[in-house]
Amino acid sequence: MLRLCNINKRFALKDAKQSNALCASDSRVSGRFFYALKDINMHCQSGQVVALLGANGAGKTTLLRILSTALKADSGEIYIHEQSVEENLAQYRKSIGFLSGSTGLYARLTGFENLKYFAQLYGLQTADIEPRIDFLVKQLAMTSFIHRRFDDYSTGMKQKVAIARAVLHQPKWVILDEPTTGLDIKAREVILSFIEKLKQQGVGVIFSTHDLSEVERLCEQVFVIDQGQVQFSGELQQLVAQGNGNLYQSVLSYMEQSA
Ligand SMILES: Nc1ncnc2c1ncn2[C@@H]1O[C@H](COP(=O)(O)OP(=O)(O)OP(=O)(O)O)[C@@H](O)[C@H]1O
Repeated sequence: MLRLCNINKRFALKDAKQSNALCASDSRVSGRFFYALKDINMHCQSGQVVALLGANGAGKTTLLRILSTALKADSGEIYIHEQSVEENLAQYRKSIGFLSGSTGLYARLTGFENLKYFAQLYGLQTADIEPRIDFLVKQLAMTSFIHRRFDDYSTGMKQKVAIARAVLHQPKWVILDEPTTGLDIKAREVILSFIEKLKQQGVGVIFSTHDLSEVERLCEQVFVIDQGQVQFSGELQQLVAQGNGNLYQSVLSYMEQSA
């Protein structure tokens, strides 16, 4: 179980001008700060697929970055199996994989070389590296391009390699920030069925998306976040029932609560 308790995050605004400009449109601005996340509480069951929904700017990426430890919360705690992440940081980082918006992969290397480099960085045994990469190349349908240079790749190809990198070390939790945004239907299908395979292997997946069909297909648990606050947390079926069978209407109603 992954548990977030009272997570808060604020960003310092650059100057009074930025503060005044934002102040008019966003109630999250106070003084020289933008309060991006307020008292976030989440429970995620191991092995489940969890969706994070919310409007643009709701705070999803900020929350996923905190979960991945790329960003530090101002206050609050994350627990994995009731152990504080803060006190077991190295162990926690081994147990998670994170796909962020920027790939962080090397343009001049091939996809294969990138994966080999990161596998070494993650400390995989030399003998295990190529079989693991081969396995992921097949699962993510990358055979036709994996030995080409990364800077020649399409968006979908880059995203597949970035996802493979995030799971090279076989983490127990995978955190994916909008894994299918901007992808064609074929690449999207490969990634969605890869998430299903992760689930079959008992890997927990937490991902953000704007596509409710992905949520209906993959998720057990859903969090709707609006203006930095959790408006709904619970099972997908519960959310669907609240909209009388219409997930879209239900999510929309939670996104409008703080409008
Ligand atoms: N470093 C920062 N400094 C100031 N404000 C920030 C910073 N990072 C994020 N924000 C603000 O925090 C809010 C939440 O951003 P975040 O990227 O988490 O939203 P999101 O829900 O992922 O949106 P989207 O769906 O568009 O990706 C936004 O209003 C954003 O401008």
